[in-house]
Amino acid sequence: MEAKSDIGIILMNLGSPDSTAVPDVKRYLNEFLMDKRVIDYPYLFRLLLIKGIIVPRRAPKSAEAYQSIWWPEGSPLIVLTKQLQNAVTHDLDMPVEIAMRYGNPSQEAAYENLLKKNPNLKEVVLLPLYPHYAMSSYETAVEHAKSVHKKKRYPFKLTVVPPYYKEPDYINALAESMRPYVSKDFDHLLFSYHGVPERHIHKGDITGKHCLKVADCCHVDSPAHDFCYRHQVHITAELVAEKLKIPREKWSVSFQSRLGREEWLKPYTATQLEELPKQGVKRLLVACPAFVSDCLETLEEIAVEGKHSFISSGGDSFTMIPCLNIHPLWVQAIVKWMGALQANN
Ligand SMILES: C=CC1=C(C)c2cc3[nH]c(cc4nc(cc5[nH]c(cc1n2)c(C)c5CCC(=O)O)C(CCC(=O)O)=C4C)c(C)c3C=C
Ligand SMILES: [Fe+2]
Ligand SMILES: [Fe+2]
Repeated sequence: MEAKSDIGIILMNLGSPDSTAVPDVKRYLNEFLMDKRVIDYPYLFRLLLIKGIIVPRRAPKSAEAYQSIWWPEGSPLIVLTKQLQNAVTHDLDMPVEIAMRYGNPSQEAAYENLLKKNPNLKEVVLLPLYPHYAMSSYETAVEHAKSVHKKKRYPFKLTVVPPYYKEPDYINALAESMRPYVSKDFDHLLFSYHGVPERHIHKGDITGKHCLKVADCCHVDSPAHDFCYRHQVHITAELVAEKLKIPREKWSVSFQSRLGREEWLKPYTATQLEELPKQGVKRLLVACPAFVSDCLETLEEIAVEGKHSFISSGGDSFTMIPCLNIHPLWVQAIVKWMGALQANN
């Protein structure tokens, strides 16, 4: 049935290579890592570093990792984003498309598909599938969507959903998706977030004097928090732990997926997985709320590599809690947010 709404929705995620073949992985990594908001070095230096050194070295290893998690229908991240699209479409009388920041389906294809579904479209609402603001995730996705919208002079207005890291509906969905896991016995819950270079945190500090400069900066009020990934991920973890009534000493935050030699946000997940068994943690739960959909970084880096590291360091059991994916409360939250936008129009 053709949707009647004047509003269209785009669920925007990071993206994956088109296949696990090395040339496709190379093309994807080149596009991803040449993004000036991901690797923010001067253009010529970035070009030499990415195309000359990092991608040729990384692509074969990355392709192997992708092969180990690929599903018959394709990349888990893309398949899960499409499943979310279907679930949201089912409950909402609005056309819903998906777009990837890198690779396919592109932002332009998403806009065109929405226009095909409704040539009189008045507004497109972009929901970045990143709950937290980071220059290398939320910001680049939004800026890309805006620039395609402007370049193609589309007739509809573009509205962007702000980071929802502390929105009650999001926190409730995340906490309830984790509840079955924390209801069983465990020693420790690790919130492992995708890391970013500390330099990105300094760069995003609009006050120039708060983030990683003031003692306990994430808990001292500041306008910097609106753009601070570190602050936002800590708040998500605190709100979820509070909702699930997990005592403070039974959970912690760490950062994964470091690339290169720069200092990234600490503590590193890789270090924590080796240290926790030495501190008596034998049964570990790991949640990865930087990702809305399971992906390479959860299914391989955490569920396979991370588990191996924890167990071989003396841990007994390691459980990765799935991302929100298509959890009914998450679908319900999106439907509620989008429905409210429609009602206000
Ligand atoms: C400088 C490098 C990187 C930064 C900064 C970065 C930030 C960042 N990334 C995500 C989400 C995802 N990243 C994923 C894969 C991935 N990330 C990087 C590098 C940086 N990310 C690389 C090189 C890769 C590719 C895989 C690899 O070779 O390791 C993914 C998974 C994609 C998939 O297809 O499954 C996601 C999702 C966030 C949220 C973020 C900043 C907060
Ligand atoms: Fe990443
Ligand atoms: Fe901060």
